[in-house]
Amino acid sequence: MKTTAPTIPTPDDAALWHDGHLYLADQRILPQRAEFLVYDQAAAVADAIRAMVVRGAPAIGIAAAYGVVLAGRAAFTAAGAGWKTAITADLARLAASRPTAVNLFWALRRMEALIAQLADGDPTGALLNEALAIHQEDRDANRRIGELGAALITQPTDIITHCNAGALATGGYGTALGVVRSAFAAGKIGRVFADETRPWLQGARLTAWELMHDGIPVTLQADCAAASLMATGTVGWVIVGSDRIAANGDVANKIGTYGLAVLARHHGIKVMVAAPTSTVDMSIASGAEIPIEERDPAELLGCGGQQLAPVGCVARNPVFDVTPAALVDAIVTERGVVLNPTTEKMRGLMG
Ligand SMILES: CSC[C@@H](O)[C@@H](O)C(=O)COP(=O)(O)O
Repeated sequence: MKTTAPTIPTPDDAALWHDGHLYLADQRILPQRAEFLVYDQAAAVADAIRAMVVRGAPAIGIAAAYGVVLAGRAAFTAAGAGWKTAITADLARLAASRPTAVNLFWALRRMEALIAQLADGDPTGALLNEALAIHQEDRDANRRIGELGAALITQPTDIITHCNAGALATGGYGTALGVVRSAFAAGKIGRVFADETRPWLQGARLTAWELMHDGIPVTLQADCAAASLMATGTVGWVIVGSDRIAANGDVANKIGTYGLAVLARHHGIKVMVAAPTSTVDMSIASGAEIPIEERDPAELLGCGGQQLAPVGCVARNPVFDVTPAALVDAIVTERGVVLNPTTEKMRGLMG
């Protein structure tokens, strides 16, 4: 459903709760148009996550948490004291929306833990308080990640980022772009090179928009231009977010991150992964266990609704890859920094 939004979305408004409804900035049409879509049903929120109206691991989790609020309200309206049974189909729909970002399942588990504690009365208020807390905690985590990540950058440098790990992808401020924002404020960033991030173009459309909004110098480049830029020697760090970090420090992130990390190692450039601890999945030993989403090949075969490849061309469209921990110099979370990650160090971080 499309509606008049409470305000025009800014980068910090990927998701917001207003007047009993969930508003999502439609990331499929940014930056050409900044519009909210409004949601009052959990099934529609699940569809929005799948269709990438909202995307980015923490933002997906936050949207799902608000989706549970909508589900609880509808279940209580329909079934009264039987709402805990009535809500289960919506919980399953939300969980099935996208497979890779563990923040989705983390947020749903947190909402389900609350549901288990609630009595039979109207759950809407309690569920909303929990969703708002998840949202606010993510904003706070990103500020801390920004400070800790910026402190790792010892001298002014250019950086490369991939995909969009900014305010739009989170509760606000961003993870990788949170580090960029904090480091830029401290005078440590010369220029941000944003990979366009084929095929969905998160870098071209979203990262460029966010950084230009903040007045941070950004240059867009084709994904395949990263190697030649690295060879010039001006880039000190690759800074990215993550969708899931395994117990050994292997990192799933947007397709192309692995290649960037290989290139960075060749050129003596450091790789920083900025992510909240809600992205860490200690239940899996390594990145080999991370489910990698494959999306519709149509995303690759054309652009902007126009077919580019020959009709009938076969294409593969895995949208994430796994960077081995050995290629990661630092994982930056709100709880602290893990340098050269190993299982032991990740256990030390997560407790
Ligand atoms: C802070 S967001 C980190 C990741 O979720 C981000 O880098 C990414 O890969 C997003 O993928 P997307 O497919 O756009 O949801």
